[in-house]
Amino acid sequence: MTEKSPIPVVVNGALGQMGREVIKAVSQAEDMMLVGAVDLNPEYLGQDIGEIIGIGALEVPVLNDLQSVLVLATQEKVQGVMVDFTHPDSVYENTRSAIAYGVRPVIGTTGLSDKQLKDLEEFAEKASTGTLIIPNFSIGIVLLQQAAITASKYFDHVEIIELHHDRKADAPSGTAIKTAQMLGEMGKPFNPPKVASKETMAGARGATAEQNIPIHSIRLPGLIAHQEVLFGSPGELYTLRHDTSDRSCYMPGVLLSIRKVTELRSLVYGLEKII
Ligand SMILES: NC(=O)C1=CN([C@@H]2O[C@H](COP(=O)(O)OP(=O)(O)OC[C@H]3O[C@@H](n4cnc5c(N)ncnc54)[C@H](OP(=O)(O)O)[C@@H]3O)[C@@H](O)[C@H]2O)C=CC1
Ligand SMILES: O=C(O)C1=N[C@H](C(=O)O)C[C@H](O)C1
Repeated sequence: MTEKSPIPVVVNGALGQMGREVIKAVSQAEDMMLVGAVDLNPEYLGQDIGEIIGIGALEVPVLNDLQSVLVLATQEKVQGVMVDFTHPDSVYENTRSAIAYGVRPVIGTTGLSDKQLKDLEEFAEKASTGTLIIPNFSIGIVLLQQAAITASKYFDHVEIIELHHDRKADAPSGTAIKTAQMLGEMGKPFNPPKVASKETMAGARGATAEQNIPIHSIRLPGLIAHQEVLFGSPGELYTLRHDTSDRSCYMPGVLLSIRKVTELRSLVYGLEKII
């Protein structure tokens, strides 16, 4: 029996909170091979990513030029994968670059606009390159979203509260946007008004997503990532809540995505579509 070659993986944003976890997880996965670590911090340029994060040498230096690292990922027997946990301002271009080089993107970075998502979908389709855009890699969020879809059949009133650490660059969270989109796909308008009301301070009622669903964003030190979906009807409140206590919770979803993206030929948006 011939052994399958490991999947070459590039991690973009390798020095970040998520990037570091992904480096650990990928370097421990027997069917994967870390071939590149990209980040912008000049302090660590050229240093071994394994040594920087305290897991021992991996013989992979931190580089700041994504394009040249993507080329490395095309030199192996098997098509490479780029995992991106960078910043909302760069994720669109990073994803396009990976597709252009024939490296399959697994995107965790949030903040892509609807238009950018659509452009990437078309670009991936034309290039026949499997691409995964996953606003949340945790199994708990997939389960919460499924429970919310079930509840939305019976409740007409719903609001979303998302709570994150104060270093988060985008609001609302990608998870809250996706959750609202999934509820919106039920095709019914939520929250029919009971009285005429106005905001005496702009933003008091949050942002308005699909089908009139409000999203409220909290940013505080001490938080990691949390989401509540509250359903109300006369005399009862049904609350769904997910809490993250450690970023390792995302790693089973990240590894699954790296494996699954190699089987795809187009863009898929959301972990629920591949588990
Ligand atoms: N899908 C999911 O399940 C999850 C998604 N996320 C998302 O992932 C993203 C990253 O989160 P997190 O790890 O906490 O953020 P961090 O700020 O901790 O890490 C981001 C890293 O990327 C670097 N970086 C920024 N721009 C670039 C670029 N153009 N090229 C290469 N590296 C770059 C940053 O460098 P520097 O600091 O020098 O700017 C930093 O080291 C966010 O959008 C977040 O919302 C987070 C958790 C889970
Ligand atoms: O920035 C974070 O931390 C997270 N971002 C993602 C999002 O915007 O939904 C996923 C998770 O909430 C953690």
